[in-house]
Amino acid sequence: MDLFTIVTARADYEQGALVIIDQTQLPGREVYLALKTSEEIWEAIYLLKVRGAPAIGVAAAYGVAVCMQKVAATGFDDFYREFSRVKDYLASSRPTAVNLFTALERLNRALLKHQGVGVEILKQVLREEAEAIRKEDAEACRKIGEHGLSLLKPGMGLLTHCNAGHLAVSEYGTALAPIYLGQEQGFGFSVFVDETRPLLQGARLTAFELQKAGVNVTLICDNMASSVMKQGWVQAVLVGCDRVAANGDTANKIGTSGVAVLAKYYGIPFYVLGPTSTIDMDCPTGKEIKIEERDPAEVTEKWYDRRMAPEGIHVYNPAFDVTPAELITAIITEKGIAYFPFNDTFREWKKNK
Ligand SMILES: CSC[C@H]1O[C@H](OP(=O)(O)O)[C@H](O)[C@@H]1O
Repeated sequence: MDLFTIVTARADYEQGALVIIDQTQLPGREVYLALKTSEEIWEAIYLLKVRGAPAIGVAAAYGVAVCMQKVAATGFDDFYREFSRVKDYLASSRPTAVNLFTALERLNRALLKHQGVGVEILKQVLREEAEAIRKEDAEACRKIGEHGLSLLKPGMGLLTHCNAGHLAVSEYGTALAPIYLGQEQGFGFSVFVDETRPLLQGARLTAFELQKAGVNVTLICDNMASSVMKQGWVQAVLVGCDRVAANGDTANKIGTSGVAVLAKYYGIPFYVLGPTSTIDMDCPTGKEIKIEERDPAEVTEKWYDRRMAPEGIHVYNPAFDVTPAELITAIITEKGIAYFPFNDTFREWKKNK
């Protein structure tokens, strides 16, 4: 199957389901799931069956629209009551990626603008707004690829952490978008991929994506990034983002801030790529970003047929960390490239939404 024919999330209103590829089965099995209840959708987001900030937002928007098609409401008030219940429930699945909340809020605002219409129109409003969210994300990712590629040169060695590719968005990717565009234009990048413990999004998903796309890819353990940089094999680091604070502090997969420190030490540009929808102007700095903590079993026994740590060992398993703005060379979005200090550019971008 061609990489770009994989669909991360879509709404199938005929069968009343949010359809996703189950990313926990990749790379071995390409399995699609039809999720018909808000509980199934919540669990799919929490277990990272669908994941990546923009993909979570698109999946949640489609999920709410699908669930609300089945509601036998008599008027706006009880339709909106059920909508609010489903929206708030899905919002409780994961706390860090801002796109989950901005997508759900867009649906909320769309409904509130249509209080005087019938229930069938309200259902259509949700379908249309969810589709608009997906379409805007796909368009943003291509532009991110173009802006990102303008900073790269043919033959460069690149390093990336986690998965911010086609599987993390609706189409194409963010951090991987310039790599795909470069592949189309013969840039001949060589890409080092951090496996990204504990859930191995790099090994399982980014390596899978880049190999399928015919990119020269090398998988490394997270603790090898310094050695690879020291040998001069990396000329730029590209990573995604889950929430960017107003000052540019960026929450991304755990381990990202360590890569940024290494990049600074070795004098390698460190680029964050993502849609402006991931910039949260209500979050002044990284200190205000809520970092998801996950099940310790992901650290002690997720990938093994036996425990790799003593019973009862205390485990700290944050899913994200925050890279301080001063370690970031540039933040690349569909609206262009921002350099430190980021605040004014962000205000401009978010003003002309
Ligand atoms: C394009 S956003 C990708 C972003 O999301 C990942 O987190 P998770 O796999 O837990 O959803 C990771 O932080 C990626 O950089």
